[in-house]
Amino acid sequence: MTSTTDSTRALLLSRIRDVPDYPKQGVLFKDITPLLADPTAFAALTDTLAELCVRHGATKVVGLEARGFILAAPVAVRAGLGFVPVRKAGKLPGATLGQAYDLEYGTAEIEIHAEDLSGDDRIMVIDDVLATGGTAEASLELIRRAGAEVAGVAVLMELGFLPGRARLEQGLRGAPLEVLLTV
Ligand SMILES: O=P(O)(O)OC[C@H]1O[C@H](OP(=O)(O)OP(=O)(O)O)[C@H](O)[C@@H]1O
Ligand SMILES: Nc1ncnc2[nH]cnc12
Repeated sequence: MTSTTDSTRALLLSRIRDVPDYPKQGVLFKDITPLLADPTAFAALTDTLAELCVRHGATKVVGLEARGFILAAPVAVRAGLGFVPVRKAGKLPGATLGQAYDLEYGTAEIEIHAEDLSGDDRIMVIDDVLATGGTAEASLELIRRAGAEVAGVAVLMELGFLPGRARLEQGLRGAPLEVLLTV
């Protein structure tokens, strides 16, 4: 559990916009751009996530392209930790490790620079949304294949109507899943 206050949660929730049928019919898209445009809400979110990174003993923060970057980069700076990007396939110039996965509305492959993580690292993965859990699960696989330990996964929101938590549970191997909002 996080120490996020009810008022912080209410503020964050009030800045998430529901967009029905985007990007496909039947998907309820949770749009964080109103939250990002509100400096008070954005600071509350990054402060909360940074505190979780410190509490769980992370040595680096991994952000998941693309929305995860927007959150994870300021969190890493706030927590005094390095930032490591997990990118969609084909975007990183160095030697990469790759992992394919399924999304709520498609399939994708993500990659990491293997040299960005070491055996001494404990990694906190940060993203905006946990939906089916495919992206986060694939990132945990990459982190372990790169030789690092998983400190946890922290997301702004979990889509409670999808089985992301159950899917991720095995991949977490006991590491914490921190969810600020269940929507
Ligand atoms: O739990 P999952 O079903 O894997 O879905 C969650 C992921 O989906 C979204 O990213 P998306 O791939 O749409 O890319 P974006 O951040 O570039 O918009 C979101 O930002 C998460 O990374
Ligand atoms: N419903 C949704 N809203 C926002 N981001 C998502 N990523 C996967 N599913 C999503």
